[in-house]
Amino acid sequence: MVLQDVMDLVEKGQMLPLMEEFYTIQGEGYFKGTAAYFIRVGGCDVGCHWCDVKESWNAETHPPTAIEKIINNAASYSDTIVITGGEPLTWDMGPLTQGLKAKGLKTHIETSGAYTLTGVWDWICLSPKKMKLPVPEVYEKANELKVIVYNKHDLIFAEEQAKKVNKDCILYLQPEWSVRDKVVPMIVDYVMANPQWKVSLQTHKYLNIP
Ligand SMILES: C[S@@+](CC[C@H](N)C(=O)[O-])C[C@H]1O[C@@H](n2cnc3c(N)ncnc32)[C@H](O)[C@@H]1O
Ligand SMILES: Nc1nc2[nH]cc(C(=O)O)c2c(=O)[nH]1
Ligand code: SF4
Ligand SMILES: [Mg+2]
Repeated sequence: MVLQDVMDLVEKGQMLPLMEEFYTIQGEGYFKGTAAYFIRVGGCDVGCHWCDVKESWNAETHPPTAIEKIINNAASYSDTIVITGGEPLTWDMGPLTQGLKAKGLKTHIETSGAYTLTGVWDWICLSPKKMKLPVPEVYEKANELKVIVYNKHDLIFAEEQAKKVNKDCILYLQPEWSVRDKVVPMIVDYVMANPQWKVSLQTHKYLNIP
């Protein structure tokens, strides 16, 4: 296929820069402990200094892949598909999620919410970032809010973000991995004093799985 055709298909969400796919246990948030197939789409320009998948950022290093191929493969592993990245909302998630839904699969997204919400979702995990705040429709539709805590100020940021989500949204504080020993005690005290929040850990990292 010529380059322009590939670019047009990516533009329409019919092809996506695919970084990796893996069947694992959802490590974080509401569905932690549950088997799911992960699709990691390349491309993100939010720029979190502690991001644990910086290799995802440059979309050009990940091969444009036809969504039919991604969908058929995912369906052979699990009935729950987590789309992550990179930032999945960099791209039009409509065609991919419609294809997954047509196969009867549950669609979950991990997103910063920084861009227009596209796609059909059974579950939206919003992890807002100070550098590029979420757009209003993601606050309205988020099922869980997962704020990463790197320092004390992130607890203030978490409360600001909690004011913007819908009333049913479940609230999580997740330690930034590299400073977990320092921030976990702070999160524990905070959740006991403010029990509307729950702790989320990156349990897959403790389990040594992807
Ligand atoms: C790599 S991001 C990809 C999806 C999307 N760009 C986002 O940030 O939500 C997946 C999840 O990992 C979280 N995360 C990334 N780096 C982390 C770290 N060093 N410690 C804890 N959580 C991290 C993000 O906040 C997000 O909830
Ligand atoms: N096991 C596992 N659970 C996860 N939950 C969110 C992840 C992500 O990177 O989006 C992730 C991940 O990378 N692995
Ligand atoms: S928004 Fe997500 S993928 Fe992008 S830099 Fe931040 S944590 Fe990494
Ligand atoms: Mg991860």
